[in-house]
Amino acid sequence: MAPPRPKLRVRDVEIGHRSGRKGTYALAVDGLSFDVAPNEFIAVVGPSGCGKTTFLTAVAGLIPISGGTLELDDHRIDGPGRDRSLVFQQASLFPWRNVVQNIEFGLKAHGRLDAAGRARVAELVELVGLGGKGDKYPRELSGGMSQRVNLARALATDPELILLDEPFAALDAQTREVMQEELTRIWQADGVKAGKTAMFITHDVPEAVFLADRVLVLSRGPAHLVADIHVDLPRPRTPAMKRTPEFLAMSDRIVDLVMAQSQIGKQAQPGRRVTSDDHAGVAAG
Ligand SMILES: Nc1ncnc2c1ncn2[C@@H]1O[C@H](COP(=O)(O)OP(=O)(O)OP(=O)(O)O)[C@@H](O)[C@H]1O
Repeated sequence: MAPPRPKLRVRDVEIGHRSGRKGTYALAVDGLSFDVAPNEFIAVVGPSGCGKTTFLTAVAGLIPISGGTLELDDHRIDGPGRDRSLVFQQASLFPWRNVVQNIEFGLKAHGRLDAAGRARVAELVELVGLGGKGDKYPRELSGGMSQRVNLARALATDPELILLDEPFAALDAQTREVMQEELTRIWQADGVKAGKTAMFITHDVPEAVFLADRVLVLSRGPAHLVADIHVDLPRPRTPAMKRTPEFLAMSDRIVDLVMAQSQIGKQAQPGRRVTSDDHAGVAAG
């Protein structure tokens, strides 16, 4: 049987930035290749400054790629689109809109705030655990609550691909743990059911393992793929799994890979390249 058509196809992608007064061009991503299957939850980790956000921003269509192929559902990504939603570290809610109005915003902007749209928003308010708080304003919400609104807003427009850039990084450790569990619950209740696909950037390796179906490890910048690790933990994921030997071994292994990439800078060695087919290269377990 033919493999399913990838949701996202990334082939030899190259992305650069110009900076400084002379507009010096430097590559942030160079030769990045992998596929994401429909319905997969992918986590992306790598050394600080390796190019993770640059790549996510290009998938969002906010910056162009300078080489390779970036396709969503077989269509070249050449700008932002309704088929993608972004969730950033800061919730960036409209302070003058309440919870419901913030979640409605995307639907309203797309002219889709009809009875079905309102019902969907009401469903999401409950799903993200904000039942009874729909009329609260952002100033009345904690950081965790604000990120719940942000997640609901990203889900409301039913995008094909949800892009999350360290959405829990600004939260305290305890709230972060709660939000990781909440995201798996929300994902299982909503994202998986609706066949959505997610790409989640994080510095926190246990967070990546807990949430994802696959963890991609990027090299130090300019980023390419060094490992593509299948997370063979059953769903639903539970906090108790974080204490299992399998979970700890996989987290340690990924931390070692990221650390090795961080060290490479100091030793001036290139990272080993793998292709998206090299799943077995660093298989789980
Ligand atoms: N707008 C920009 N203009 C110029 N250079 C940029 C720009 N954005 C990022 N860079 C550079 O591109 C490289 C990759 O940055 P990027 O933010 O994508 O990395 P990252 O892996 O997300 O970092 P971190 O892990 O610290 O969040 C860095 O060298 C950074 O300085």
